[in-house]
Amino acid sequence: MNLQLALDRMSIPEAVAMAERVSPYIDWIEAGTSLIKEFGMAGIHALKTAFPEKVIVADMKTFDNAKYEFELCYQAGADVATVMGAAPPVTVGTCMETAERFGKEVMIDLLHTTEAQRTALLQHRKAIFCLHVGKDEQEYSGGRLQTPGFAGFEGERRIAAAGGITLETLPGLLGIGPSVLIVGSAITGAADPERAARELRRAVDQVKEVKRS
Ligand SMILES: O=C(CO)[C@H](O)[C@H](O)COP(=O)(O)O
Repeated sequence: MNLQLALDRMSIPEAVAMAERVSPYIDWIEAGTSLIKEFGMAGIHALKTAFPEKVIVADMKTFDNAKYEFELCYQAGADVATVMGAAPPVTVGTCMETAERFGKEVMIDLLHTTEAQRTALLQHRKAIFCLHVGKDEQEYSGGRLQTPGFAGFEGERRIAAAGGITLETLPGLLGIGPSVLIVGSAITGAADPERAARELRRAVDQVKEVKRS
C-alpha cells in the first residue's frame, strides 16, 4: 500500500519543505488541487524537481479540456493526474488516451458519482479509482468514507482512498484493500508532522505484515 501525502492550502516552498520533512515515510506526493489552482504547473514542477524518485500526483480534478490539462501536468513532471469520474465519458476517455501516450497514469476521482457512472467507469481497467469524501462534505455535512455501493472496484482494480483519513479511521478502510492511501491534513496540520507521518507509515506497514503472514 502506498502512502500519498496531499499538499493543499500552502505555498510552493511550504509544500516542498513539508514533503522534505516527511519524505522517509511517504511514497507518493500530491500537488493538491488548491496548490495547482493557486500556483499552476509550477507546484507540480517544483515537487518533481525536489523528489525525482517519488511518484508525483497532480490532483487536477479535470472535468473538461482533458487533453490540454493532462498534457500540461505530464509535461510539468506529474506521473499521475486526476480526473473526476462524474465528468463526461469522453473527457475521462481522453485522459486515459493522453496517459497512454505519455506512459503515465490516471486516477479517477469517484467523488459524487452515481452507481451508473461508477459501473461505466469500470471499463478503464488501467486507472486507479479514488473513493473520496470531499472537504465540504467532511466539514459541513459530517461525511465519512463509506464502502457500500462501490462493488466491482475490488479485485484487479487499483483503489485509492481519500478524505480526512487519520490514524484512527485508517483501520476501517483496510477492508477495501486500497493500493493508495491519501492523507493530507492529518499530516500537514499536525503539531508534529514527522511523528504523524511516521505513525501512519507504521500502520500501513503493519497491514503489509498481516497480509504476508
Ligand atoms: O482531494 C482533496 C481535497 O479535495 C485532498 O487532497 C484529500 O481530501 C486529502 O486531504 P485530507 O486528508 O486533508 O482530506
